Amino acid sequence: MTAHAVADGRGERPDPAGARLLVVVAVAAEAEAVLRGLPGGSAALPLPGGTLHRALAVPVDVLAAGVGPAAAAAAAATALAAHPYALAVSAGIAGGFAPLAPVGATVLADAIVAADLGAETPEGFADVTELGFGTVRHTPPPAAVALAARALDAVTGPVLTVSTVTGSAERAAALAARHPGAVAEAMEGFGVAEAAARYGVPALELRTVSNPVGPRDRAAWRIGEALGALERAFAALPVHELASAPRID
Ligand SMILES: O=C(O)c1cccc(C(=O)CC[C@H]2O[C@@H](n3cnc4c(=O)[nH]cnc43)[C@H](O)[C@@H]2O)c1
Repeated sequence: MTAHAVADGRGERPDPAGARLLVVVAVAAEAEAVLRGLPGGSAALPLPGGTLHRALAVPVDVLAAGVGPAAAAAAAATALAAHPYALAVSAGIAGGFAPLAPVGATVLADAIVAADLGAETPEGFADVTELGFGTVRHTPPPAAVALAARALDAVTGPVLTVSTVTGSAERAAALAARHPGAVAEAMEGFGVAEAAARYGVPALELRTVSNPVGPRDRAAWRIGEALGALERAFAALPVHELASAPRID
């Protein structure tokens, strides 16, 4: 199959340039949950260092990138270099900030924030923008967030990208104080958004909550529940509208 074509059982038909969603997850179990939520099966397309799963009935490609912002950015960039996309979506399970996002909740980022990219100073944490570098925030298209949040009955708010999973009440409180309204933390969103920005592609982050952000308690994880919610979220996501009207603000 050529890079920009879709098999539909009658041979190949052109894939309108850019009119697809790139969904970047961390691990295979998340990719499988997303694909279970989409109709029509998928075809595997090789990418450098990975495999893109192209849904056959809807305009969605799914890529398992690995854990963390660097893996997410690198993998997203390989897909964005190889295929045209209308929208990139960082998706998967996450920690939820209580009481806004309990276990099982679906959250959509209205800001994708690198929460631990910076330096410790005598006055406390300073993010890289305060040090004079780069950015720590990407803003998803508000109309796309609103459209998806309505369809999914999702909680919206900042979703934090961290390289170290929060494991204490103190750290959870510090993050919540620094990022008022934060609904979740995960480890890939900022990486996907950084890669997408370089290709002029807007980004969303869609997460389902597997655990509370706070003291480490593996017994409290509800990964199966969060993967089920992820599957239902992709079954309900208005992918055609999001793919064909990406700049709907
Ligand atoms: O060992 C632990 O205590 C621990 C706690 C939370 C998450 C992990 C992971 O290794 C999962 C990383 C994976 O899942 C996403 N995720 C899920 N929950 C969280 C969280 O509370 N904070 C950050 N990331 C989370 C993340 O996006 C990764 O893909 C281990």
